[in-house]
Formats: sequence, structure tokens, C-alpha cells
Amino acid sequence: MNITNIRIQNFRSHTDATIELNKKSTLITGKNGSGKTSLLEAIYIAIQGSSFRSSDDEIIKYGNSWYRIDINFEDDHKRIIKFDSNKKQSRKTFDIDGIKKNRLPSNYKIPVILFEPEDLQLLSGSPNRRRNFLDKFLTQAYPSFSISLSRYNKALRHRNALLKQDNVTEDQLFPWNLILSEYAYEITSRRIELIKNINKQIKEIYKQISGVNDDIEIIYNGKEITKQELLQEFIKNNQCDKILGYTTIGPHRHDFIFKFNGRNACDIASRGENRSLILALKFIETDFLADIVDKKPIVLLDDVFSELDKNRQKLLTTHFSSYQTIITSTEAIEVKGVKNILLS
Ligand SMILES: Nc1ncnc2c1ncn2[C@@H]1O[C@H](COP(=O)(O)OP(=O)(O)OP(=O)(O)O)[C@@H](O)[C@H]1O
Repeated sequence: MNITNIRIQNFRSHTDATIELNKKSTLITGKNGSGKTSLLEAIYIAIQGSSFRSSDDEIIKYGNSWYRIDINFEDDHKRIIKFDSNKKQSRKTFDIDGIKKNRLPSNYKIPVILFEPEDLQLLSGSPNRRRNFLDKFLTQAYPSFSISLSRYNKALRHRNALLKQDNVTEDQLFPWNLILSEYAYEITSRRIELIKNINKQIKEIYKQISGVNDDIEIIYNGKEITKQELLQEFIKNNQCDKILGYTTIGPHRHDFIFKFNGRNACDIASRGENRSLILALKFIETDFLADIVDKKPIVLLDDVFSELDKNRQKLLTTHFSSYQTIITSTEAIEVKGVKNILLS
């Protein structure tokens, strides 16, 4: 479902702005602080339900008490998102083709591929960032994954709370070990399957972006073991976890590295190589989602062109040309089929 236009009111620095989007690629240009990322953020809220960068209260234009997004799609579908905030309470509503909801139901979410400059810290940042990358990817692809993940996290909080108590028994821990092993199995096996899939393509896609035939592989440190074996591992760690006061094993502790020509990319990849690697992942994510989910993803690329030469900028827009893509940049580029919009 392609977006035809979007109007935002009292949204960050925008009082009232409307932009018409191209069916394929739209490039939004403007000076730093002109409100480019805010436009991507508004689109993201309209198709995913919440912002990728902050709470609704922070989005309302300073000095106001509400924001509003009107978004129109092809085939006359429309959504109106209103957020009202006063001292007593806040209220967010989604009007989807005339039906009012308090949140965006998952069947109305449209898959999105988002590149934000923070993604460049994927290799060097915390393990949590890397786990989030895998989990966000899998959540959009498989709705059951997000259920397993939230049940796992809930059980983890319960087990950790118990571990902080004095004299906790093995019997008290057992039900939580059982639940954790159940969901740990699904989370770990989905992540391993995804990484195998990425590994099959990453070298080739990276070569398309960089023009270089580097050897690239993701190595994940979670093991492919059965639920029963996982349960035994949680039980085996009861004692140690009691001493430390938290759960020391499970997918919430897993991590992965990129092997770049046999070495850890985090130690050796240049800034350009790092960016090309992240973009290769975004390419794979887009095509993977498009294959699995019955709705075509929308691609939002924030400040993606920095440090890329003209050829790579063109290649990037061409690669995403079968999806509706909205790109922000401080500079306009002339590529066939790309609509340029200048924010002032
Ligand atoms: N709630 C708010 N009310 C008013 N202005 C805000 C609010 N939140 C952020 N801003 C301002 O909005 C402006 C636009 O921010 P945005 O991140 O969209 O800019 P940008 O064009 O993407 O900038 P850059 O090119 O530097 O990434 C910034 O100057 C920011 O300080």
C-alpha cells in the first residue's frame, strides 16, 4: 500500500506541512534541523503505531498540547493519528478509514525498513543493539516471534526478581526455568535461521554495494539445542544465578559478530565498509520481509547518502526502486525516477 501524501500538524518543528510522495522514491532535502527526520518519524508512527526515537509527548511542537498526522494511501485508504496531552492525561487515537482505535492493531501495521544513522553503531555498539536488530527483523516477519519474546522477557523478570530474594528454592525456580526454556528455544532457533539466511546472501550483496569481493560472515554465539537441553542448562545455572542475582544464560545474553575476511569487522572495518555492511543488511531485510509478509515494506532511509559516492547513491536508490522509498539528505541528487522535495 503506497502512501500518496502526508500532512503533519504541531509535529516537532512543523506547524502544518504537507508533502506529496512519489510512488517509488522521494528524496526530502533541507538544511540541518529543517525537519526531515521528523517527516520520516510521522510516516513511521502512521504505519507502525509509535515513534522510533521518542515518546509522543516529546513530539508535540513546543508550546502546544496536541499533534496530528493525516496520511493518505492509494485506493483511498486514509489514517488520522491524533495525540492530545494535558496535565491530567494523554490520549492517542488512530482513525483508520473511519474506524477509531486507541492503538494501531498489528494487522494494520505496514512493514517498514528504517535506516537511521545510529544503525552505524551496530558493529561496535552494545550487544543489546545487535539483539534488537535481529529481534525487530523477526518481529516484523513472524508475529508469533514478538509474543514469544515478550513472554520470555516477562518470565525473565520474574526469575530475576526471585533470584534477588534470600533462600529461594530450586522448586520456586523450576516453573520459570520451564517457561524460559520453551521461549528461549523459539527465539534462538529463529535467530539462527535468520543468520543462516543472511550469511547466504551478504557476500554477494556487499559486493554489489562496495564493488569489492570481501569475505563476510555473521557468527552468532547462541547454540542450536533442544528445549530439554535448554531446561537442563537453566537448572544447572540455578546456583550461580542465585549468587549473582540474575539469569546468566539465555538469548538475552547472546551476541553476534561480523567476520570480515576472517577478522572481527568491529576491529578492522573502515567507516565506508561499515556503512556498506549495514546497507547490505537493510537490502537483505527488505527482500526477506517482502517475501514473507503479504504487504510490501515501505523503506525509510535517514541521512543514508553521507560518505557514499555518487555511484553508490544511485545504486542504493535503484536497489530499492521496487519499494516505496523515502530518503532524507542535506543535498539533492539527480537520479531518474526520484522526486526531490526541498524543505525550507
Ligand atoms: N517537540 C519539538 N517542538 C519543536 N521543535 C522540535 C521538537 N523536537 C525537536 N524539534 C526541533 O525540530 C528540528 C527538526 O528536527 P529533525 O530531526 O527533523 O531535523 P533534520 O532536518 O532531520 O535535521 P538533520 O539534518 O540535522 O538530521 C530540530 O531543530 C529540533 O531541535
